[in-house]
Amino acid sequence: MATSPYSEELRIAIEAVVEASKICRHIQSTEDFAELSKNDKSPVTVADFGSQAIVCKAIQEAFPGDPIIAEEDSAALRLPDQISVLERVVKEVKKLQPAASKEDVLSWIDQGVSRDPAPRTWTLDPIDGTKGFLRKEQYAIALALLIDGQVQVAALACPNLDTAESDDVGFVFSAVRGEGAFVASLSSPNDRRSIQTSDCTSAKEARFCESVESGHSDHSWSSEIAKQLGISRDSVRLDSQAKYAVVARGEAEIYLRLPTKPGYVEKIWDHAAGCLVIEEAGGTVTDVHGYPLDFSKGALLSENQGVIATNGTLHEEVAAAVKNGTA
Ligand SMILES: Nc1ncnc2c1ncn2[C@@H]1O[C@H](COP(=O)(O)O)[C@@H](OP(=O)(O)O)[C@H]1O
Ligand SMILES: [Mg+2]
Ligand SMILES: [Mg+2]
Ligand SMILES: [Mg+2]
Repeated sequence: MATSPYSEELRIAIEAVVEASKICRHIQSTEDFAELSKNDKSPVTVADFGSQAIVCKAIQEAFPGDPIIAEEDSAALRLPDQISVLERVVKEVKKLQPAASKEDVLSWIDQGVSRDPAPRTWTLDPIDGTKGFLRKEQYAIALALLIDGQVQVAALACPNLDTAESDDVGFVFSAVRGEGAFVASLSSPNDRRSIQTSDCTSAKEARFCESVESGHSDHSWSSEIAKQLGISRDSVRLDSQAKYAVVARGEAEIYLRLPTKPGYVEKIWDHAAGCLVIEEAGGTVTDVHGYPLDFSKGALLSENQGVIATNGTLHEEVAAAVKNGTA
C-alpha cells in the first residue's frame, strides 16, 4: 500500500486535539469556566482559549508557515480587566506546557487569526459547542487541513460522547481523504478502528439529529421535513460536530442544519472536520440547496446555506424533501 501523503499531518492533528481535550476536561471538571461574552453575545471560556493555544502551538511547531483559521483570538485576554482570565488560561496551559509564559500563550492563540484563503491552511474550532460545554453536554475540538479549499485531513475529538458498545466516554474521530474514517478512544488514541455510516435505505427508519440551540437550526422546519419523509421518531438534539460523528459511526442517518437567521453565514471551522469524517465513512454532505460545501473562500462558507449530512444512501431523498419543505 502506498504511504499516505498526509500521515504526519494526521498524526500531529490527532495528538493536538487529544492534548486539547485534556485541558477542556480538566476545566469542565472544575466547573469554573471564567466565561466571557463575545461581541456577538456568544460565550467563550478559559477552555476555548487554552485549547486553541495548545493546538496552534502543535501545528506551528510541526508545520511552521502553515496558516491557521481558528475561531478565537487573544484580544479579550489582553484587556487589563481580564488579567485574571488570562492567568487562568496560562495556568491551565502550563499543565501540558510547563515552560509556557503569558506571551507564549497569547502568541500561540494568535497563530489562529489567519482569515485569507491559502493553498494550504488549517482550520480549528478549539471548542465547538461552547454552550454544550457549559451545560456539561456535548462539545468537540475540531481540526482540519484544507488543500486548495478541499478538506484533506480531519481530527475531531468529542470528549463527552459515549457509545452503546462499551463504557468508554470520549472519542477521537479522524480521516484522510481517500483513506476512510476512523475512531479511537481518547484514552488510547492510536488504537484506531474503521467506521462506516449506516446502510439504512428507508427514510422512515432514519434517525436524525440536529442542534440543541434553536438559533442554530430551524427545528419547526426540520420536523416538517421529517414528517414528509415519514420519520416518526423525534430528532436527537446534540451540540457541536458530535452530530457529524454520530452519523459517521452509523448511529444516526441524518443531520439537518436548516438556516434560521437570514444572513447568518456558516464558519468553516464548524463543519470542515465533521464533513470529511462523514464523507470518508461513506456519507454525503451538502448545503440545503444540494451544493457541496465550498471551503475555498476563507473563514466563511459564503457560497452555502445550512447543511444536510446523511449516511449517503438517503441523501437524495432528504435533499429533495428539504427542497420541497416549507420554511
Ligand atoms: N445563528 C446561527 N446559525 C448557525 N450557527 C450558529 C449561529 N450562531 C452561532 N452558530 C454556530 O453554531 C455553533 C454551534 O453549533 P451547534 O448548535 O450545532 O452546537 C457555534 O460554534 P461555537 O460553539 O464553536 O461558537 C457557532 O459558531
Ligand atoms: Mg463560539
Ligand atoms: Mg463552533
Ligand atoms: Mg468554538
